[in-house]
Amino acid sequence: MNATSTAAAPATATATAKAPLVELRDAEKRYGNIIALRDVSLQVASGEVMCVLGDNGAGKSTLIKIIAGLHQHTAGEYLVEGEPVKFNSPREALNRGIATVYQDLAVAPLMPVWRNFFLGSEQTKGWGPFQRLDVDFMRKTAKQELLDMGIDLRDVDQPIGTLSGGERQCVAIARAVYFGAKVLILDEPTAALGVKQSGVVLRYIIQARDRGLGVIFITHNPHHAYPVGDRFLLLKRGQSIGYHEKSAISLEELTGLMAGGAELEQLVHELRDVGTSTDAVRTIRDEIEGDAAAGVGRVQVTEAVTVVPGEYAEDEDDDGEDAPGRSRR
Ligand SMILES: Nc1ncnc2c1ncn2[C@@H]1O[C@H](COP(=O)(O)OP(=O)(O)OP(=O)(O)O)[C@@H](O)[C@H]1O
Repeated sequence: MNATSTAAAPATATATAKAPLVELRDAEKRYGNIIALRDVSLQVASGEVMCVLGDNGAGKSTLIKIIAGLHQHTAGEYLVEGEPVKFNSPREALNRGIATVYQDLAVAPLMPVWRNFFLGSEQTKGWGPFQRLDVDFMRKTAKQELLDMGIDLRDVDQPIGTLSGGERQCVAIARAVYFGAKVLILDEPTAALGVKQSGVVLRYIIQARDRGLGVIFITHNPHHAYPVGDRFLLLKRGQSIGYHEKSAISLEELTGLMAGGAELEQLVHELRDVGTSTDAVRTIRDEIEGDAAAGVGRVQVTEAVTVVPGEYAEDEDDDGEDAPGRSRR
């Protein structure tokens, strides 16, 4: 597998009859003199998960901001369903069906789940002075939509702050699906979660994909990306260092690229040059490679979560959050 040989060829990656939902061609973003993103290409079609991997400062946020309409690219092309676009605001992107779920979800923690589900898009009934919130409709719809995504909340009146981080992410995903998103951008949805909660979120990514959405999944964890991704774009210092179909790369190779195999070699040489003993160098190398191979958290995408008001889940949770009313089935 040669990372660089595939890096420049995403346009031929998948021959879809229809234009991709979202496509970047050699996109560049400059902030004054700083080039945050250079010659980056990707595409995502309906029913596909495109994973964007990269460490801190790789350009992931910049990429999201361009696609989500927060910033405009300074060179290259951005196409939505084959049409070149330059969005002036996230609202314009949303109007084209591009929804972003940010890591720090904008929720009102003390408000009920159903209220958060409809936040900013509240349904009303009646006319003129008799107009009021259609609470029944919003409650029932939120419950049903969450159920359809596999989140069984007995009580959608519970404050959203009582759900776990993973469940809140899932509510945000279900909400975007309900409001007609065609493309879902997920900004490191598993970054702050433990293994089990990450598994729950990955399951919803698969569900969104199976419903025909195109998903752009931003992560720095190859062990989260690999089980759900159809394609992988690796970013480093604002540039693509690889663009791979799943069939063309193994988890180990993806992990190796993320761990920066070449950089590890460089580090080993540097340590030797400054007189570090061979044993110490070997220990350091083993530790780094061991960490990469172990991953930050291997995930089994099998878990279902039921939320029961008033109950506390046993201490199964590894994300450090107390989540009242949760039990597993
Ligand atoms: N508004 C800005 N002005 C100047 N430079 C910026 C701006 N936004 C980002 N950058 C620079 O662009 C580069 C890419 O940043 P970006 O935030 O996109 O990376 P990232 O992969 O999202 O990193 P992280 O995971 O740490 O958030 C960085 O070097 C950053 O300092």
